[in-house]
Amino acid sequence: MTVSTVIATDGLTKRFPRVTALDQLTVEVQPGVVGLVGANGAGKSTLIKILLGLSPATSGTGRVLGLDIATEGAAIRERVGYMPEHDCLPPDVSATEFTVHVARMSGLPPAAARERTADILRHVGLYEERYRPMGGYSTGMKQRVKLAQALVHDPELVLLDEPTNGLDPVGRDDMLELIRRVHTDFGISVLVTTHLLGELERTCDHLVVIDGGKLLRSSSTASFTEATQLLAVEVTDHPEDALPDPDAAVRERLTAAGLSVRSGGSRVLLVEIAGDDTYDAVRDAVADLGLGLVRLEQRRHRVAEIFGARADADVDDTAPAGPAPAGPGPAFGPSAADHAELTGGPADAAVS
Ligand SMILES: Nc1ncnc2c1ncn2[C@@H]1O[C@H](COP(=O)(O)OP(=O)(O)OP(=O)(O)O)[C@@H](O)[C@H]1O
Repeated sequence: MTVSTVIATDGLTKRFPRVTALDQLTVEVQPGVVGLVGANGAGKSTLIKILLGLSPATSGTGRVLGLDIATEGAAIRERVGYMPEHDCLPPDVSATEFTVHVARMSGLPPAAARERTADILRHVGLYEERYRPMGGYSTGMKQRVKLAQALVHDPELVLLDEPTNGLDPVGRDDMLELIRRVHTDFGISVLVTTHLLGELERTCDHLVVIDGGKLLRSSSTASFTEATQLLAVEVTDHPEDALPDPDAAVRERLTAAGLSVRSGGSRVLLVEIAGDDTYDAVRDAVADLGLGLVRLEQRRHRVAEIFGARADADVDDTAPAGPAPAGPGPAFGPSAADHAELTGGPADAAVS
């Protein structure tokens, strides 16, 4: 454990009468934006409650900002902000009243509490609405208030439990951007949980993946998404419609040139990179056939793959999947794009 380690657990275990929610979890979190990824029931919320000193561990130890979770819970909560997963906002008070109240409970004097509330609500993007009762807020607005109250006492670390829950794709992206800025603008470290595969790839520096209360993997996001040895190739139709199946024609040419080619989903061919001249071979084949290139890019691994996602499922345009190693953990539906859920079910209907 280094001096700057924000969270460190050692053999942390939490047993409920009928389930072991955390099982010998040993993990370290450094400053930055860290994602805690796991299916529903993986133990994410349990871990957060234990880290806040709100629930005792059955065995094992942990420190948050150097403080002991077993004996220094109150000191931890002074320095850590918490955004709970579930709706917890009183419907008949405004965001301003609520956030001022939380700030006062955290020990801020009245004037400072009001000033800080105004700043933080502006930062999360709530303006005139902040004086309206929260019962009439959209889910996105409620999530923003929950984030604001976690930040109002200027913590060193915030624990955000499923902050994108219930949001549409645009709302999710906005929230993730906001979370990133919590760290870049204020220097606050963030631990953010999600059950959606791949959601945090662009937001977090580091990912901790848990399954059934056990640590599956803890490493930098970059190491999850390193480059594969596959080129994704997508070509245009022939301008005069001279080729009924341009993809098949390209595939045939490349195979004849000794390259290994397979389908990567809708209109995408995956070509194994045999060397630098693979790029030239693709370019020449496409040009010889009178086609244009829509895309020629090296694929990157996806976080989804560690859960054994289908290799060349219907990937999205921005971040296609490479080959999937056989891995532990739940399998999930055929659309292994950014928002596939870690539930064994299909991708989140709202965002697929
Ligand atoms: N107070 C409790 N009593 C008994 N079992 C519990 C309690 N709290 C959590 N559990 C169980 O512990 C396991 C882990 O739950 P936890 O809420 O930590 O998971 P999670 O990863 O946060 O998932 P979710 O996002 O669905 O809440 C689950 O099987 C859950 O049913």
